Amino acid sequence: MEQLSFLEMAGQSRGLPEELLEYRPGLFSEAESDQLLQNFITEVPWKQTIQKMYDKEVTTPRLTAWYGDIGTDYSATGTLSNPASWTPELLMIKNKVEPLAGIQFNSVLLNYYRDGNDSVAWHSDREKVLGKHPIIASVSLGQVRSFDIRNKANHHQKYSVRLEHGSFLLMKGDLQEHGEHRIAKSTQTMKPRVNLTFRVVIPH
Ligand SMILES: O=C(O)CCC(=O)C(=O)O
Ligand SMILES: [Fe+2]
Repeated sequence: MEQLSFLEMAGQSRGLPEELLEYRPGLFSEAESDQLLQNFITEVPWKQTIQKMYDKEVTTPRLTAWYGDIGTDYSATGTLSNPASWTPELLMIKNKVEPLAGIQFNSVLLNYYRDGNDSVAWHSDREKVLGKHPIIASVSLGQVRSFDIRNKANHHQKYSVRLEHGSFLLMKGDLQEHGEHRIAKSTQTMKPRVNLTFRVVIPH
């Protein structure tokens, strides 16, 4: 049934499948968003990590950082470790997105796309520690980038959402099970962008 809903929605509508994605521009004002962006760019201890892709080791084409409750960082392969502690800015954003998501988050992954060369490849956020149908709240600051979504089983069923400065996007339902998403590289000049994805990490 759930898989059908993805297929049906994708086939019928050129808009966003509401069961899977909710987009809300202007969650933060322009001034507030500018301030948050500057704060994160300068204050966050950004790292560039090495990822295993098939047999190759590749450097992640963006910078990342984890914050949250004890034991909720699952970026190190196989184990949950301790992320950095919540900052006042992150707690303020967390408090604002939780009522919209209808749940409380215990972790946030920050991504820093420095320019058009930075990206995240097609993937779904389906780690075991996120549970079967994770609810992920995404806040975007800075450069508008195109967030592409496609059906894993049929790559022609594809959507794009422009994630604006200060916007909110909720990913839910079976999106991670049957869909995948990316931020593609761009040959156009791109200013910096910071994205925050709030997650619920369930320790096993
Ligand atoms: O930058 C974005 O908007 C998406 C990031 C993402 O997909 C992720 O962190 O899993
Ligand atoms: Fe993702």
